[in-house]
Amino acid sequence: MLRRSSAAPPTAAAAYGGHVNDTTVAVIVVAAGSGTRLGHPEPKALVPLGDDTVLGVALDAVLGMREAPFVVVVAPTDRLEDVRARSAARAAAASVDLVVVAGGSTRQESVSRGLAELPRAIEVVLVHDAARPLAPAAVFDEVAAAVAARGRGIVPGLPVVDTVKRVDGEGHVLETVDRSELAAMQTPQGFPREVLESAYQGAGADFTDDAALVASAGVAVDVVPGDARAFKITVPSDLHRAEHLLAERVASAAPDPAAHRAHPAHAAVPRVGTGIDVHAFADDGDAPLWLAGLHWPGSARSRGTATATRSRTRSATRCWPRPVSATSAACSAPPIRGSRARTARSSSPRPCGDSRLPDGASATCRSRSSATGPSWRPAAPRRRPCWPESSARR
Ligand SMILES: Nc1ccn([C@@H]2O[C@H](COP(=O)(O)OP(=O)(O)OP(=O)(O)O)[C@@H](O)[C@H]2O)c(=O)n1
Ligand SMILES: C[C@](O)(CO)[C@H](O)COP(=O)(O)O
Repeated sequence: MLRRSSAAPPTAAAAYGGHVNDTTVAVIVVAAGSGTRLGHPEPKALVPLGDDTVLGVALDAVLGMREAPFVVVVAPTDRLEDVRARSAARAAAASVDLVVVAGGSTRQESVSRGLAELPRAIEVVLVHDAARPLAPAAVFDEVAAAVAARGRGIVPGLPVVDTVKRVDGEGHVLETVDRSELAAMQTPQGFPREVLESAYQGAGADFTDDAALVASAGVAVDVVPGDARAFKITVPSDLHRAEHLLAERVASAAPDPAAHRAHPAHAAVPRVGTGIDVHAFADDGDAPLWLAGLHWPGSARSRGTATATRSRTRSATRCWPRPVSATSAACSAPPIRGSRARTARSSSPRPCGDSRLPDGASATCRSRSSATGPSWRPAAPRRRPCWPESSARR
């Protein structure tokens, strides 16, 4: 990685109260587009995504880079203060210098405005679409490292998987294109700073990506493997896909008790617990005993019908969450050792919906045993899963 050797001069960053970190890498996040094809009332970057916005999720990846970069967010002109307010705390928490500037009427113009904000010390510039919020931080790291190592433009790309045809304005197929030489371009696209700046200064046309603009200046650009998650949110189905992937990512992330309290719907954490269901014995000693859905030969029936006992056991047995580990748990059947001696132990069960479960979640034990299953040996309690209701509903 290229490193800066002297202190950075004052730049626009200072205008936002920031300080320039000892970094030579900048990421320009272009977020000033309106998202016409998405058709949402908000500009695309400010459209909600998960508990955040499209831009917020994109920034999380940038702020997750191995080396903290200098960040320029290019925002819709009429939402500058909003974007500044949303980004400031996030950047401060990551100890990253971040500035927000107004975009232009084309993507190219927006990138150009972002370039104007770079501190002198920056040597490698990555340009990223906010509209690709799920591009992993690792892609940013790889692109930045490749630019520094090769000293040329680096673009992440994916092979084209469909057959591609050239079609005329009337819908007539003209030819099938050899896709072995085609790749779909993503962002972040990275360049040595002087290459990108001089290409932008000399740009004679409008290009859809920075690689095309740089190539038009006669500078070579290399492709590195892209990432399917770096797809661009363009139309509504892309947004649904992003929502789905983000929810999966949140659900599979390492459990964080604080996060689970904040987002109980995502708290798919099995719990360990012990359930106790206490019944008095019936007076008619000849009736068979069914308890916990199991037949107890030689024991007298408990008060209430067998069905009632089974259904209570299945649907209402409370369990004690005993979180031996945050990720695995089961609810064991009650060790009613004294039941055969007709002494039912009493206890004060603590329901699962206590402070150790996510807010709003309570738990029930669901028996996987059948009512006609083998007699249960009290000495070897069966283990049954115990699910927080919020996750069982998902
Ligand atoms: N004047 C513009 C146009 C686009 N972009 C940004 O460039 C990226 C790629 O653009 P695209 O997905 O095409 O976004 P929009 O122009 O917003 O979409 P549309 O063409 O559907 O209006 C987006 O992150 C977008 O915010 C920008 O900063 N300034
Ligand atoms: C830069 C880009 O994301 C690369 O694929 C793309 O060219 C910009 O989006 P557009 O929708 O093609 O304008």
